[in-house]
Amino acid sequence: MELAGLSCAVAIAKCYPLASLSDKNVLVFCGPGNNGGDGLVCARHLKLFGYCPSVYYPKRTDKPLYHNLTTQCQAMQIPFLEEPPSAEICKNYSLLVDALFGFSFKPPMRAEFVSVVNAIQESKITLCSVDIPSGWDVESGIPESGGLQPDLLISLTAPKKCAEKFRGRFHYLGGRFVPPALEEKYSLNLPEYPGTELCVKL
Ligand SMILES: NC(=O)C1=CN([C@@H]2O[C@H](COP(=O)(O)OP(=O)(O)OC[C@H]3O[C@@H](n4cnc5c(N)ncnc54)[C@H](OP(=O)(O)O)[C@@H]3O)[C@@H](O)[C@H]2O)[C@@H](O)CC1
Repeated sequence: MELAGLSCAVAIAKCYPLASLSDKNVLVFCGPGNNGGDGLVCARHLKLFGYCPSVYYPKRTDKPLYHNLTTQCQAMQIPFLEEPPSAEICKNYSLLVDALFGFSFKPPMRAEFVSVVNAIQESKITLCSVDIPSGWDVESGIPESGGLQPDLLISLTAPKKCAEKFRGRFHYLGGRFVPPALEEKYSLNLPEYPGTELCVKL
């Protein structure tokens, strides 16, 4: 999770350098599973890179790992939003990071998250999605009713089938931790990471 979240922060910093943004404010939406955990790690590293992240983490997971990730963000003085951000509130940020759901999401989206995703969509603020745009099916991709359309997708470990439907500007692969034997076993055919890079542009 640490390397996955860090690679997301690195990809974001490559695509949206601080100097290119009107302000440093980034809002990270974190879901209840590991995708949300990646978001918490990403927020912490964005802060270390000089961005001003805030986190919206409405459904917190009661496990030590997630408590620790939350505590680490709080220790970095990253604010946590208490109320669901409306589209208007989202407009106070230069970038939104969608770490709500990843490959274990099963459509359709439950009611408690529908307004959150709608606010992201309505705000039209540049969106970065971690592993899978939230609401997309891991295999078939974007729902027929429409869905989030990130500008940056950071696939983790390996791009999932749904990434074929990605139409944004930047697609990165992160999560440089696959043992070569596993890569071979599943014919993952991953691209070469140059030097010590944590993510690679696809
Ligand atoms: N090799 C790896 O494993 C790696 C994994 N990595 C990361 O982990 C991510 C996968 O994490 P994950 O498996 O924890 O699940 P995730 O997608 O975060 O969501 C689960 C949560 O969503 C909920 N939920 C489901 N459907 C829902 C709905 N319709 N509406 C509302 N809620 C719904 C579900 O609730 P439940 O059904 O359990 O009640 C549960 O709480 C992966 O994409 C990548 O980011 C990387 O770090 C690299 C290595």
